[in-house]
Amino acid sequence: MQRWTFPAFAAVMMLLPLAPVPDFWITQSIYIGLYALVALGLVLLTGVAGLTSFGQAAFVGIGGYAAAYLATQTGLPPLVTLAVGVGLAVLTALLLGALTLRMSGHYLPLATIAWGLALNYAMANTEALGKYDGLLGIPAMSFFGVDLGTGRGLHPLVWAIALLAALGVIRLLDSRPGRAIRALKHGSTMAEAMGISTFRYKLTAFVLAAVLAAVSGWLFAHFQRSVSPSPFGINKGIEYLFMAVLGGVGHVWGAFLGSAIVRLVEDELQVLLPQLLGTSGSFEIIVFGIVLVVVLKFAPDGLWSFFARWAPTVTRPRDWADAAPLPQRQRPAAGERLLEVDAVRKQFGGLVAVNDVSFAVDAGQIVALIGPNGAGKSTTFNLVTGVLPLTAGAVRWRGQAIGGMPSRAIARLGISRTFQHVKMIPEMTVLENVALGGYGRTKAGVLQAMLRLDRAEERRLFAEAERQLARIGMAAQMHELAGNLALGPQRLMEIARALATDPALLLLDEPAAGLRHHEKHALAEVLRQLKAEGMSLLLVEHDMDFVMGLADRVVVMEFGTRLIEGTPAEVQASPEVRAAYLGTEH
Ligand SMILES: Nc1ncnc2c1ncn2[C@@H]1O[C@H](COP(=O)(O)OP(=O)(O)OP(=O)(O)O)[C@@H](O)[C@H]1O
Repeated sequence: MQRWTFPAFAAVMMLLPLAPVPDFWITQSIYIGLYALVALGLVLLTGVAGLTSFGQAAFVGIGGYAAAYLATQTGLPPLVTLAVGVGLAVLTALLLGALTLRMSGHYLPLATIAWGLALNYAMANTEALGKYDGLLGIPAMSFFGVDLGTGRGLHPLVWAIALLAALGVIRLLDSRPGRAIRALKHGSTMAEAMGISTFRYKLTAFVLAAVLAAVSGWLFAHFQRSVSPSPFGINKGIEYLFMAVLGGVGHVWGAFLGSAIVRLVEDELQVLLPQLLGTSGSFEIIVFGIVLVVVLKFAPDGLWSFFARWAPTVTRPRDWADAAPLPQRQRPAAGERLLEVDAVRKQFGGLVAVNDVSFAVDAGQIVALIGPNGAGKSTTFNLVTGVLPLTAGAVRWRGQAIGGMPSRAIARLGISRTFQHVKMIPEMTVLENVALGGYGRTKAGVLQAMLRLDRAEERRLFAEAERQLARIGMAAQMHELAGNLALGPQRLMEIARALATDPALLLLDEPAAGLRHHEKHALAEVLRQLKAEGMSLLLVEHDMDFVMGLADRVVVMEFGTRLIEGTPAEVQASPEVRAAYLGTEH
């Protein structure tokens, strides 16, 4: 968005109550702001992190009831009731998140329905909260003598909070923790291999969404001056999700657009439809149902995507030229035994994919793992990097047993990898994808990102990402979207990302697959250069010429077992290997 768009919009929303706008529209605008706060949480949680929640209305209820109960029963000031409401929402989100966020597929949305119903039921049946009647008589807020008891008084506060929240989310998404959250939607394997705790960031997104909902509830209670259970029920939870999806669940401004459309159209329909049909009822729900199906079919990215086309975008300025380098790990001494794979075994049910395989990698060596399709090479990679648990055997890294450690912990020890099937975030730029690799070498958290206190570190991180891209000859493509790259450059990008972790051992799964002849040459040169710098490499590769010209040692696998290990010359001379590759008897 252009520099002036946001401040101009913010100024209009702050000053709107001073304009001769009818009260009705001020009220509508307040509701849009309140809804947008909740929908914004869903953009982060559902659109960005890929976690669907139908239960956000319950968090709105927690904020609303905390404000109502404390204000009416104890007379505590609004800022204290806000702190309590948000605190309760955080605790509830942590508890529910810990219980449900490890669920995958449709279990998570089902769980959100379950706890959404349960929390709402609890609100409606608690004596102290007035049961179904709720709580009345919440005193009006006033700050520094300004009366916020009227719609016109409250409007600037609602919109200031909503717009600050939007700004916070925008900043978050363009930061170290934000990129980790953006990676969640694409599965956990790659993110974990970059040292990211995916569960922690799922929980972070969940808690942030709950906080936004609770703040909306607090404002709602002070606007209505009363609370009752119905606006916090599962219907409303579905409606919030509907707003986010309609507006564009992947866009911050989609939350605002969706909220505005739902609020304004709902109101019109509530009047119009009963008149047209000659009978009373909530017919707008049917219309919304149809609209949602049509939008999902024809504009799955939501209606904001039509506006986003015209909204100006900013590419990140290259402001990191003189940034200090990130800290580097001490290189292992040449010849040090780095990786020891000791009789590792992996069984998938009855299939023994890796059968007591042993080999080692010393510092400064390039070791290649070759073998026909299905020989167990990728599975061996997954055992070394902690993606799969070992059935038996041991993996040692510089003498330390690492079998059973989570892959993010193994990554942080200095083992980094690429994947046979490229794993990336297609909607992020090449540079951002590579910056994910530097996650473990940087520290900025959510709050620092929202307050933009992370910029110095970000510059260092991006300088490192560009350096690694330049190393593999891809600096010119750094601002392209990763998803737009051809397969070859995507593979190279993965190597740059793995290098950005500052590894001591690099595991490359078929790095030359999909590369053109001259690209393979260039890649081999890069790998030789890395070796000359003291890097150790373990690679799976099908291209024999590529391997033989590069590797110090070759391990040949067949049907899950190690067939032979030796120098490229020894392996090439082996009749067993020829038999395995050519399919002749041996
Ligand atoms: N998650 C899994 N569940 C069940 N079987 C699996 C799983 N992953 C791999 N396998 C099986 O284990 C065997 C080894 O597979 P793996 O992918 O490790 O072989 P590979 O040598 O890397 O082959 P390719 O070069 O074709 O990738 C295959 O028979 C494969 O079908």
